[in-house]
Amino acid sequence: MSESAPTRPRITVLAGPTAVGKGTVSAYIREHYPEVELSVSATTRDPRPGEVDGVHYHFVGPERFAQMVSAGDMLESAVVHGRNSYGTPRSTVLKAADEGKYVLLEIDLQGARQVKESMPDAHFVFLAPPSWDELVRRLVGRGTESAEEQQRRLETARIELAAESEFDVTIVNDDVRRAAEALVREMGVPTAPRA
Ligand SMILES: Nc1ncnc2c1ncn2[C@@H]1O[C@H](COP(=O)(O)OP(=O)(O)OP(=O)(O)O)[C@@H](O)[C@H]1O
Ligand SMILES: Nc1nc2c(ncn2[C@@H]2O[C@H](COP(=O)(O)O)[C@@H](O)[C@H]2O)c(=O)[nH]1
Repeated sequence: MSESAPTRPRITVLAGPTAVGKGTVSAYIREHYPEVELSVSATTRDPRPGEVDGVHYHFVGPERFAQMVSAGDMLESAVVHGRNSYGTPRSTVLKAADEGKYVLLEIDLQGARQVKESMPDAHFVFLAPPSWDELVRRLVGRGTESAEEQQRRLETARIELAAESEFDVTIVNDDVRRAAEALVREMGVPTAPRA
C-alpha cells in the first residue's frame, strides 16, 4: 500500500467573544510555538498600553485602511463592535500558507464567515468562556475599555456566542495553557509534552 501524501497545514481561524482570551492564548502560542505564523491584522483602533505596531496589530488610520480594502489587500475585513475596522492582510497569510507554515488568524465572527466563503477548507475554532459571568469578569478586569465600550462589546458577545455551532470545534478557555495546547493540536502542529 502506498504511503498517504503528507497533508499541508490548513489555515486556522480562531474566533470567540470579547475578552474570552483569544489574544492571551495567541500570545502563549507566539511564545511557545514560533513555527506558528500569527497573522498580524490591520486596525483603525488606537494601541493599548504595551501593544506594539507590527507585532500585535498594524495600527493605521481610516484612510489607509480604506485604501487597503479597495486595493484588494485584505483577505477579510469588518467593523467590529460597531466602532473600529479590522482586517487580515492577504499577502502575508497566503505567502506563509504557500510556504507550508501553520497559519493562525485571530479574528471576529464576521471575518470568520468571510474566510469560510473564500477558504472553506480552513479550520474554524471557537474559543468559549467557562461561563458568561467569567467573561464579564475578564472584560472588566482587563480594564482597557470604558463602561460604554464594555457594554457594546458584551452585546456583540451575545451574538458571537450564539454562532458557536458554525465552527468546526470549540475549545473552552478555562486555563490558558490547556486551551493553547488544545489549539495547537487542532492546528496539527507537532507537539511534545512540556514541563
Ligand atoms: N484562561 C484564563 N483565565 C483567566 N483569565 C484569563 C484567561 N484567559 C485570558 N484571561 C484574561 O482575560 C482578559 C481578556 O483576555 P484577552 O485580552 O486575551 O481576550 P480577547 O479574547 O483577545 O479579547 P478581545 O476580543 O476583546 O480583544 C485578560 O485580562 C486576560 O489576562
Ligand atoms: N474581522 C476581523 N476581526 C479582527 C481582526 N483582528 C482582530 N479582530 C477582532 O476584533 C475584535 C476586537 O479586538 P481588540 O483587539 O480591539 O480587542 C476581536 O474579536 C478580534 O478577534 C481582523 O483582522 N479581522
